Amino acid sequence: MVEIRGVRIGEGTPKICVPIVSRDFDGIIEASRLIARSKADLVEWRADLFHGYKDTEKVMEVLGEARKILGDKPLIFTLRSAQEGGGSELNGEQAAKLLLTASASRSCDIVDVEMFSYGGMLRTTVDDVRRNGAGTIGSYHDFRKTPQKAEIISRIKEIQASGTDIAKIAVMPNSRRDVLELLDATLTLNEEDPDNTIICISMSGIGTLSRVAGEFFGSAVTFASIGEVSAPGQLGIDSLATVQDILHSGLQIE
Ligand SMILES: O=C1C[C@@](O)(C(=O)O)C[C@@H](O)[C@@H]1O
Repeated sequence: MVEIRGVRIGEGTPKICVPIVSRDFDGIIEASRLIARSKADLVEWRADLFHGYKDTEKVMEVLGEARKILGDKPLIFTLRSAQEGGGSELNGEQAAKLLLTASASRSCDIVDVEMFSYGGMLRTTVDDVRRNGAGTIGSYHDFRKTPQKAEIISRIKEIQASGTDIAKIAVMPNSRRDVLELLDATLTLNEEDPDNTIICISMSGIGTLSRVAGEFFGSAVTFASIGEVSAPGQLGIDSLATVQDILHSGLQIE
């Protein structure tokens, strides 16, 4: 369990995180206002989708404004690389610098660190981000396929070994069995250690099950949209919350 601004991630129903995916300043402000009023537990700013992501000063200005609007909702700063399905074409050194600047700004609570891109070079930033006072999500994405269960487990363990607060994996299923593979890996990790704060996502339509049933298998956060999605398969926040609530009440049945 990881607690940020009173939100207990890894306890009870999975927390709902809504990403801000707008390209420009006005869109980001508008999205922040909508999310601030929503039932989102967490917010992710996908800075890589902002057209000014290469300009650190602009990025910090936007981050500061979003922070003010979001009040007490925990804010995740994400710079998703093109290699892992995002919009950032910065090199590893530039990406590390931006993550550190964001973490030092005190405007975000958590920084998403891609653990395997740029030859794993961002791993060395995890401690520096922590020293700057922010939490870390170590992440890995595969937009083409779902690795075998053993590989999913070893990737999550490798991320955890780097000392991140939360480990996340999002992969693409090419069959319904791939969805089961991801859920099976999630459950095994949860059984090994129920205190494992992990996020495991199977993307696209057939992966939707993984986005609503985290409480059954041990995934702590689920991503939902208000308007535009940031990855295939995300449900609207209201539908997601309704299904999660139904499944949660099912779990209470003796
Ligand atoms: O890593 C993730 C998970 C995600 O890719 C998803 O599938 O919901 C959405 C991204 O915005 C986020 O950074």
